[in-house]
Amino acid sequence: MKVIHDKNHRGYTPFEEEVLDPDVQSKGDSKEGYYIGVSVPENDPRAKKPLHGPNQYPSPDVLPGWQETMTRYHSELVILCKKVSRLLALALNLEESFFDKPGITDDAMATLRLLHYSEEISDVGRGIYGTGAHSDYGLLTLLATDDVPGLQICKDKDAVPQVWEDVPPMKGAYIVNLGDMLERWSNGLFRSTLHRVISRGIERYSIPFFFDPNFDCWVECLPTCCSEDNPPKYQPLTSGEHLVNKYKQTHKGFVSDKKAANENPFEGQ
Ligand SMILES: O=C(O)CCC(=O)C(=O)O
Ligand SMILES: [Fe+2]
Repeated sequence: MKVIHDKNHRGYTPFEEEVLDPDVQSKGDSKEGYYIGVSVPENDPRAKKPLHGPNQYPSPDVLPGWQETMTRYHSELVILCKKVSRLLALALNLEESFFDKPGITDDAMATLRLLHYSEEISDVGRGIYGTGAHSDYGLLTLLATDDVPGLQICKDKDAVPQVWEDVPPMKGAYIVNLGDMLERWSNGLFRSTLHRVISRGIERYSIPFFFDPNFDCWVECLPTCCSEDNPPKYQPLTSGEHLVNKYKQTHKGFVSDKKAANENPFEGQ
């Protein structure tokens, strides 16, 4: 297949290529997907960084206008996520533009993913999931779904046993999930949403949009979220480091070393 996911992690990922909860799942997620990120030309110095590069698109003869539609949708979602990030900043007693500042989301790793779930019925007892339990990695995710149920959230990640609640599809609305980096920035005041997909035997489509900070952005406890009585709970890390680690843990075909990926492309996956 010509648009199989490449060294920049753009393009098609086959069924079961991703395993979002590897400790629990007996096989990969019963979904296939297509990654579209920020388009970085090969001759741009940023293209040397993991996860940066041009997008892959099927030929316009096969899907006329698709690239234009996806590019436009991606740009509109960046604008919308920036608006939501201003509300998050205000809620954290920061200046409204905090997350918009240079170095934070001016070169955001904003990724659209088109997902298609098969008819395989999930079976928690046997470790079979549409999407294994996880929280998203970045600042926030806007999730559009069709009208097939399946998404579940767990409001208290630390509860034993965990309690899972259905999130019913709502026409015309996005589901907003907060990500791990916002949890770290806010010292746990905002929790990243633990979620999973339980498939009930009906095909399902969803489109998450992951709005993740610049690759080199340091994510460390905000001054407004810690005090002497409430010291930072998490080690600082960079956005890129967190994303690369997560992709390594969950994508069978992900190679973080681009040179190695060039020598050993993901043939046959
Ligand atoms: O398909 C869904 O509703 C959720 C997908 C998801 O959680 C993800 O891709 O991170
Ligand atoms: Fe997710």
